[in-house]
Amino acid sequence: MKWKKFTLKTTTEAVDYISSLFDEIGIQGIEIEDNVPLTESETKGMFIDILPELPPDDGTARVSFYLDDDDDAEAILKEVDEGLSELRQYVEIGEGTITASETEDKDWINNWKQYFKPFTVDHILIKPTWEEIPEEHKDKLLIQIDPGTAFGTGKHETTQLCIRQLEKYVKPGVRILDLGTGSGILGITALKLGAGSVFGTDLDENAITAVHENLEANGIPEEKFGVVQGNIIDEKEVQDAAGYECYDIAVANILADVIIMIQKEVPVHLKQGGIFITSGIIDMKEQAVRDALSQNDAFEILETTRQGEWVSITARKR
Ligand SMILES: C[S@@+](CC[C@H](N)C(=O)[O-])C[C@H]1O[C@@H](n2cnc3c(N)ncnc32)[C@H](O)[C@@H]1O
Repeated sequence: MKWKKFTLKTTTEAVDYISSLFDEIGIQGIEIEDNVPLTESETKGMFIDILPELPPDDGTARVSFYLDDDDDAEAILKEVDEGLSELRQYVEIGEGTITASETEDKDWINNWKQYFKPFTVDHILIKPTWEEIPEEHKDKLLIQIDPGTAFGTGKHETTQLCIRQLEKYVKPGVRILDLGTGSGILGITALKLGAGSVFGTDLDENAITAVHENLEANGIPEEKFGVVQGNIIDEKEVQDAAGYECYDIAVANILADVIIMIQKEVPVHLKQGGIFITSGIIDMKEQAVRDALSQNDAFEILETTRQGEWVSITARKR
């Protein structure tokens, strides 16, 4: 299958904002190229033998996305254009030009794999299923992931923010609701941290296959992690399948606008005192999420954590 590749020339400063914008538009699978040198801790955490030689960082970046023949490229590009005009008011987006080229399916379905290497989040080692465990990390809590075409390698800041909150709140045997489960990485991490069971939902059908494959890769029995495709915000079937007032922790790493909607539904599924971990929130939308959670009598906000431009807010059901 032929894919059209669209490449936006922008600044490194704007990359997270653009990735959030593309998410909102429904563009999946973006590719980011820049010349920002890795930090010392990134270099230590990546376990790669040879670091690529990069030209000097000039502050520019390229963000690419792919559309196939079924996508309405004209309508999507119009939405991108409008989104970029709005973003310009908050952040320096640089040139903002988009160029189009054709590519083959295999380019983007598999190319990312060469950049996905084992890495650590605190005492947790996350590694692609196809890589060896680095000798020096054999003592770490191992999570093996192949996201396939679903979201969730663990590299994204928002996933790591959620993982750190799970480390804090998961106690032996707790029940977890994993909203926007993607590859299942958060639910699987919770199980490895001692949770008793997970129920996951996602709009993306690829998430169902990815979760099953990743459970197998991690030696976790399927009955520990139920997963359904659907939207808990407004589908009674999904709400019933999840069950009511039965979760100790709900985690939703989606998007600020979705968190604002989903937080109205989450309390009916949480036990009293249950914890709601949210992320996927770009900093310029933090206040809107905070306002929504504050206006919801069911919740009290416990803490806010940050990584780069991304935010996680954790609340408790009163
Ligand atoms: C940023 S990814 C997170 C994946 C994984 N949980 C992680 O932390 O890496 C967000 C996921 O939420 C899904 N999603 C978006 N809106 C949703 C909704 N209303 N209900 C369930 N899933 C949703 C997307 O399909 C995507 O898989």
